[in-house]
Amino acid sequence: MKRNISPVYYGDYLQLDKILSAQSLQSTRYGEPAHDEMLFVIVHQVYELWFKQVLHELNSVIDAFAQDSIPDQALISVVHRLNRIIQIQQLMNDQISVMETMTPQQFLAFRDYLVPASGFQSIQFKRLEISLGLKREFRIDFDKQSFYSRLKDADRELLEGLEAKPSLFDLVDEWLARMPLLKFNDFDFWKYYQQATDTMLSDDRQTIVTNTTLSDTEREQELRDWQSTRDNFDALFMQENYNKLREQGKFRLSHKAMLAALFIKQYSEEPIFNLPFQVITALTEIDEKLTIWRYRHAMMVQRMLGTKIGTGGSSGHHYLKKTTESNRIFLDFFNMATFLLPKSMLPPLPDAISRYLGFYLSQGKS
Ligand code: HEM
Ligand SMILES: N[C@@H](CC(=O)c1ccccc1NC=O)C(=O)O
Repeated sequence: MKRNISPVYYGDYLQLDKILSAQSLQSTRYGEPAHDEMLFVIVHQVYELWFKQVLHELNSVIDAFAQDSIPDQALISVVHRLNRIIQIQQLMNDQISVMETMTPQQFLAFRDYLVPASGFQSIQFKRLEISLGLKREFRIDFDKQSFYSRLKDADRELLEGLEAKPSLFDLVDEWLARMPLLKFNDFDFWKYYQQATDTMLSDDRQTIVTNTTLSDTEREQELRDWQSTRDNFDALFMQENYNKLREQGKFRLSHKAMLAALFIKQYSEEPIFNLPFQVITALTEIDEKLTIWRYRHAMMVQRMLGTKIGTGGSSGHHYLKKTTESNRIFLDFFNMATFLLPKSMLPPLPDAISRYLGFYLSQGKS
C-alpha cells in the first residue's frame, strides 16, 4: 500500500463541516426552537448513515450472487458481510430507545411543522426493502400507492428501476435451485425422507387424538392444523401441489430451492453444507431483525401518537403493525422448521455420498 503524501486532518477527512452544519430545525422557522427536535433530526440522520452502510454491504452480496458461479471464497465474504449487516441492525433496533427518551408532548411541540414528510419518503429504507426482495404486490394497499404519489419523480424512477432488477431473494432462490446435491445415482433421498416424516406426523396425530385435556372444539382445531401441516408435507414431495400452494402465497421459494435449503439445514454439519447453512442462517437473522425493527418502530409510534393518523397520511400505528407480518422476505426459512427431522430420524447417507460430502484431508492418527 502506498503512503499518503499530504497530511490528513481529522475534520477534513470526515467532512465534519458538512455533517455538523446539516441540522436545521423546522421549529426555528416558526418560533422558538423546540429543544427535542435536535434529537429527532440527529437520530434520523444516524439511521440514514447506517442505511447507507447496510446498502453498501448488501449490494456487494447481491453482486456476488449475480455471478454465474459462486466459489466458496466468495461465500465466506458473503457470510462475513451479512453478519456485519446483522450487527448494524442490532444497533438500529437498540437506537429506538434513544428516540423514546422524547415524550409525546415534546414531540407535539414540533410535529405539525413536519407535514407531509414521513419515513415513507426514506428512499434508502425502500431501497433496502426492495433489494432484499419485497415485491410491490406484497405491500399493503396504502403502501402500494405511496410509491406513486408521495415521492419526487427522480426518487420514484430510481425505486422502479430497482424493482425491475433481481433482488437478493431472487438470486438466493436461483443459487439454491442450482445446487447439484439432490441427485445421487440410485439413492432416493426424498423417498426415505417421506417415510420418516410420515412416522413423525402419525405420532403427532396420535398425540392429538389421545390428549384427554383437549375439549372437542380444541381437538377439532388441532386436527385441522395437523391436516394443513400434512398438506404442506405432501406438497414438499409433489411439485404440482407445491406450486399450487405457492400461488396461494403459502410458499415463496421455488420448489427446487426449498428442497435444497431443507437438505442444507438437515445436514448443516457436513463440511460442504456448512457455508450455505451460514448464508441461510444469516438471511433468517436479517429478516428477524428487520421485523423486530418494524415492530419496535410501530410500538414507538403508538406511544407517541396513540391512534392519530401519520403525517404521511397512513393510519399510523395500525398500518405499521400490519407491515411487520406482511413485509416478511425470508419467511420460508422460518417455516421450514416444520419439515425438519431430528438427527436420529434422518436417512443415513450411503457411504459413497458421505465420503463425497466429507473433507478427507484429515487422515486421523495411525
Ligand atoms: C417520534 C418518532 C417517530 C414517529 C412518531 C414516527 C411515525 C411514523 C409513522 C406514523 C409512519 C407511517 C407513515 C405516516 O403515515 O406518517 C412512519 C413510517 C416510517 N418511519 Fe417513522 N416515526 C418515528 C421515527 C422514525 C425513525 C427514527 C425512523 C428511522 C429512519 C423512522 C423511519 C420510518 C420509515 C422507514 C417509515 C416507513 C415504513 C414503511 O413504509 O413500512 N421513523 N413513521
Ligand atoms: N410520521 C410521523 C412524523 C415522523 O416521524 C417523521 C417526519 C418527518 C421525517 C421523518 C419522520 N420519521 C419517521 O416517520 C408522524 O406522523 O408524526
